[in-house]
Amino acid sequence: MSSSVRAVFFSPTRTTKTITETVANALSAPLEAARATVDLTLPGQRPADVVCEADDVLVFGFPVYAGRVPVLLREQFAHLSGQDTPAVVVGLYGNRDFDDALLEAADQLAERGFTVIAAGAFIGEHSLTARVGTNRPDDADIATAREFGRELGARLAAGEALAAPAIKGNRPCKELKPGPDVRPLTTDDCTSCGICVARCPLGIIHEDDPFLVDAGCLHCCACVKGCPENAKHFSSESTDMVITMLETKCQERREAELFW
Ligand SMILES: Cc1cc2nc3c(=O)[nH]c(=O)nc-3n(C[C@H](O)[C@H](O)[C@H](O)COP(=O)(O)O)c2cc1C
Repeated sequence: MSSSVRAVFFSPTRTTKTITETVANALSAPLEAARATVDLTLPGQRPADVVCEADDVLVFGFPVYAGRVPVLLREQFAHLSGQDTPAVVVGLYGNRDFDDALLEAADQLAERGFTVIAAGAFIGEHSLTARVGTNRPDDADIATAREFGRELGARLAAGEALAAPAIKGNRPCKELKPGPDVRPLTTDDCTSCGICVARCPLGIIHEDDPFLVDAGCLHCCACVKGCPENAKHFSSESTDMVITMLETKCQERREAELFW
């Protein structure tokens, strides 16, 4: 029996949270294991270290950014450690592609002492445009995630030796060039309610003046989607180009891909 199934995730607009917790909950049932959650999204909530024991199971969830693990999260791998702890990788992507992200996360977890037993690429509404992957994950995605977790839990409970999955992706991962310094813009509809300040994973929106945003923005859209007045948005040559590409080329519904 596992002592604990631990969902550890980064999820600015919460689609990753939904799927990661669904997988972890379903996985814990056949194991009759306790459930624990570590949400790495907000700076004030990130624990110094997440130490997993051999009889834990880690479900690690992240959004795919530019076909990779988000830069901010890559730094977090150093704070994770396992002892041959079984791990499941869960990547959420916005109906374009997940490219090398799942494999990258699996390799990083292996380096930190985890034995990756499975990986799943799921679809979430694209953070940059609600016209792509609209309202996903939906009921069908949740059912797939639940079945994925339940089956993994059943295999672990039966003591099956789980072979290393052949996860799609390239080694080395596709190279990322640093993008332009684009920050969210704020309209006069802003009431300075502070929601965007509280939701920013980098803590770069000024509390005393939410129009001011420091450098380093991930474009995660937690501020855009969380604003009750729709006062935050992105508008730049680069983001407009990406949004047009997504809305014209990424409309066809993609389905979850599971590797196990
Ligand atoms: C900066 C950035 C880059 C992204 N890159 C990709 C990508 O390469 N492929 C894709 O399909 N979706 C991409 N997305 C969409 C997210 O992966 C997707 O919206 C995800 O569901 C967000 O997870 P969250 O709700 O947990 O924040 C990107 C989103 C952002 C903000």
